[in-house]
Amino acid sequence: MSLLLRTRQLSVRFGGLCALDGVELELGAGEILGLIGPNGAGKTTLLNVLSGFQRPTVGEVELDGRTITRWDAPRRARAGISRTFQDVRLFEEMSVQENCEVAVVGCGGRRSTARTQATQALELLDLQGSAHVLARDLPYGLQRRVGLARALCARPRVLLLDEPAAGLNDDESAAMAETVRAIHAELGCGVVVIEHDVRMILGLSHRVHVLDHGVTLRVGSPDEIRTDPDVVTAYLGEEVHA
Ligand SMILES: Nc1ncnc2c1ncn2[C@@H]1O[C@H](COP(=O)(O)OP(=O)(O)OP(=O)(O)O)[C@@H](O)[C@H]1O
Repeated sequence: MSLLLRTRQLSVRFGGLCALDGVELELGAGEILGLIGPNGAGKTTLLNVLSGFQRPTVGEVELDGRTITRWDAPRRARAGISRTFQDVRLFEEMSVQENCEVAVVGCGGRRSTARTQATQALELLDLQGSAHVLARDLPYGLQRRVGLARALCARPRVLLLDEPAAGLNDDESAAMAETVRAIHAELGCGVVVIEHDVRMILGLSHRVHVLDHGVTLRVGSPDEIRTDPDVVTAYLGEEVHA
């Protein structure tokens, strides 16, 4: 497995609070990496550092072996790192299509390219029928799909997903897992996905990275993670069966 993205001894402090402490995350090319842990473990902070929304206090981020720690978010997006947000953050007064085109233009793409890539992303997520609907008029489940479509428009090499199934019901969560699989198959990108739905994340991921209180508790295959005594104690509560 060739390494696509990695962190070295990453720490983030907010005043006296250590949100991340010496975290070494590795994402292989074409890998789906699950990122799990209890509330406040540092998962979103880590995604923020990877996407350039948060500067680390200490440590480095590397893409293809190149240090990108000081690159801002737009530069990382141009280099192929795309993300979604836990709270979606669409432009509510824009149509679904426009929300997607903005992502490409914002990365320096031409309008014609933006139109083509937005249309393709909407097709991939089965959202063509909603292309001209204003984002604010969509039900919540579809808004989450648009957030994902927007992240795909720039054809990322690294896709960072912050709780894509948050607030979805069981059927919608299962559909979201299928969608992430389909995106991965289509684009072949590396994916880091934060998710509290343990069954979903263990079924979806090739490997799982477990954070607890800002430190790495364990990294392993889904089978190793679901039965690991420390992970069960800190997070799962009980062994999770496939
Ligand atoms: N901008 C900030 N300023 C101060 N403290 C912060 C900031 N962002 C996060 N924190 C704190 O850092 C810790 C890690 O937060 P983070 O949101 O990364 O956890 P998380 O694992 O994503 O949690 P959750 O599962 O609840 O989303 C928490 O104690 C949080 O309150």
